[in-house]
Amino acid sequence: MEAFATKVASLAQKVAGILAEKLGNKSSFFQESCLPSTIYLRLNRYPPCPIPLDIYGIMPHTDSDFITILRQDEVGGLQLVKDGKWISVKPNPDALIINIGDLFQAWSNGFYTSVEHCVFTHPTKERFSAAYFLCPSNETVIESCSKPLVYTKFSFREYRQKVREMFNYTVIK
Ligand SMILES: O=C(O)CCC(=O)C(=O)O
Ligand SMILES: [Fe+2]
Repeated sequence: MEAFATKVASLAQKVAGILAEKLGNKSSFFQESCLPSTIYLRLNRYPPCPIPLDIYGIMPHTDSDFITILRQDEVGGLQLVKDGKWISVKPNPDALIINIGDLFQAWSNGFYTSVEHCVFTHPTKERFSAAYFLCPSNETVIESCSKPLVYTKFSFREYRQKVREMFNYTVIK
């Protein structure tokens, strides 16, 4: 996990920078607000599920970050919404998947869209994935980089709180 984090950290910054530049914004915002102490890493394990129905390993959701870099194994099961339709992402352990998260959608004033995705379990195989979430500190204020504003500004703490309320879970921290 540590090696994965080290490798993708600079990639995440580079991608965020390129996406910001495309908006005409050469902001050092991501370097200043997303530090090694504020990013998140998650190792996901999906046990096999032999029930003969499609069972979610992760329910449909969007990520509450700027961008997510994901590595999946060869089992498959990841789906995402493209042009209003759910499509399967071909599993390729040699490739990284980069998803836009909610914060980038707000920061870009809706220019980029946070991607809805989910994972279905496999009937016989265990699946693993590793996810790197480019997140700022809780105090960071997310303000759209262009006008007229589609979103009012908010702090990451406020946003996380809202997401927690929506999914009705608590985090011990
Ligand atoms: O396991 C995957 O491919 C996706 C994981 C995911 O969406 C997440 O951890 O937020
Ligand atoms: Fe996700």
